[in-house]
This record gives sequence, structure tokens and C-alpha cells, in this order.
Amino acid sequence: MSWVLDLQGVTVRRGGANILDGVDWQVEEGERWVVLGPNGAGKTTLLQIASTRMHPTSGVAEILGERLGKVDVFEVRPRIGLASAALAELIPKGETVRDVVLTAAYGVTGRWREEYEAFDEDRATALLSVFGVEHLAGRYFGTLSEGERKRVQIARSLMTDPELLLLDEPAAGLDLGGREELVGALAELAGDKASPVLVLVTHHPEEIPPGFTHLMLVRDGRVFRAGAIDEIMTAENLSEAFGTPSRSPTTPGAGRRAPRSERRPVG
Ligand SMILES: Nc1ncnc2c1ncn2[C@@H]1O[C@H](COP(=O)(O)OP(=O)(O)OP(=O)(O)O)[C@@H](O)[C@H]1O
Repeated sequence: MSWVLDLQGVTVRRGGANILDGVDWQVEEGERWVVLGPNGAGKTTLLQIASTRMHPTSGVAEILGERLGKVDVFEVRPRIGLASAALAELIPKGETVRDVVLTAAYGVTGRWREEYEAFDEDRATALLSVFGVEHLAGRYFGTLSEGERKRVQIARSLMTDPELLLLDEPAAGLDLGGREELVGALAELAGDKASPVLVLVTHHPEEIPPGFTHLMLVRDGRVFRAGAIDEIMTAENLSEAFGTPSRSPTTPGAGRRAPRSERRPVG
């Protein structure tokens, strides 16, 4: 079996503490994962490993069949799409939206002297159109609303036609309407068989779009529960992972997935 992600005993040690602690995680072709957990649980660190931006202190991480530490990460990165706040900060505010997407073809932020083919230009335009922001192609990235920026970032993350797409809190900073729209766009992505393997990091259960198949709950740098989303998404598991009293985690109007023990039979 060739896994898209295969982490075995992955530990990351920083400042005298294990911020990831013995993480085992296997992701297969076609799966759509949500990584959910409270602030500071280690979700972003996990994506840093999965995106080859960080190496484990101990343990083994294989990404798209390549073992971290034994592969030139710059060869693997074009196969991985990433949208995160840290990456967004690197995008120059005076870059046009079209170039924000286009420059992903070279894995850079900020257009300089690279030459792009007509094919690249067409793909960038098509991706902006998929996320409903093609009318913003000529605008400067710094002038966009937060919701528009998120859509542009996801379009950018798909530019290299990646095999694995990692989204770190894509709905952070959005108002309710913006979040609803983004969740809808992610649901479409999840439902499209041509989409890459998806990993969505969030700490809000109500931001989980329909179509996601697997859930990992992280707590204190460890995998608390992981598996098929319908099995793991229970009120008990969520309250234990978040250390909160058991209650529905969904908010009115936003909820897509009530936890299993709270769903009512239909009909
Ligand atoms: N370089 C570092 N040195 C020391 N501690 C670190 C370092 N990087 C991260 N941490 C700590 O590791 C823990 C996990 O951080 P991480 O950003 O992965 O959590 P997270 O689950 O993504 O949190 P959030 O939901 O708040 O974004 C946090 O307590 C953070 O302070």
C-alpha cells in the first residue's frame, strides 16, 4: 500500500516540550480529512510536517511516498498545495490577484522575472473562476476582503494540480456569511472526484463541510481519536478533545454535521 501520508511515531520537540507526541497517521488516496482540536493542540505543526516545511524530531514521516529527511523537499512541494495564514503573510499586498495564483507555478510569492506559459495563465484564470473571484484578477491582493483573500489562496494552492491539498484554518477571520460561502466551496471541492486528497485543519466543528470522510481529533500534541468521520464525530469525543461539557458543537444555521449521538433518524 502506498499512502499519501504515512506518519509513524512522529514527535516534534520545541522549547523542552513535545508539541507533537508520537503521532501515527495514515491517509489514503481519495480521502478527505478534517483535523480538529483546541488551540495549541498541534494542528498547525502537523500540517508543517505534512507540507514538508518541518522535519520530525523523531519518528518517520512519508509524504507522497517520499521519506522526509531522505528526499529533496523542493521536489515534493509542487505536489502539495498549502493554504495557511503564514503563507498568506508572504504574499506582497501590491501583487495582483492573477499573479498571486500564477506565481504558485514556481512555488514563489511575488512575481519577478519568471516566464509563464499561456497554459499557466489560463489555469490561474480558471481557478479564480472556480472560486468565484475571477472578476478580481486585476485587483491588488492587499485590497481584497478577508473572504476574497481566502478564496484566492485556495485557488493558488491548487495551481500546481497537487496530489495533496492542506488547508490550515481557511475560514479563520470570516464572518458568518463568508464562512458559509467558503464551506460551500470546500464541500464542492470535497465532492469532486478529481480533487486531490484534502486535509482541513480547524478548531470549529461547525466549519466542517459535507463530503469530508475522516476526522482526527488532536489534543496536547497527540492523536486523541482518528477514523471515519461518522464514527469519531460524537458529542462525547468532541467534549473530551476540547475539554468542554458535552453539548452540540454546531451553531444555528451553520451546522452541517451534528455529532452522531445527537442526530435524529429521518422519516
Ligand atoms: N517553535 C516553538 N517553540 C516552542 N513552542 C512552540 C513552537 N512552535 C509551536 N509551539 C507550541 O506548540 C503548540 C502547538 O502549536 P500549533 O500551532 O501546532 O497548535 P494549533 O493546534 O495549530 O493551535 P491553534 O488552533 O491555536 O492555531 C502550542 O502550544 C505552541 O505554542
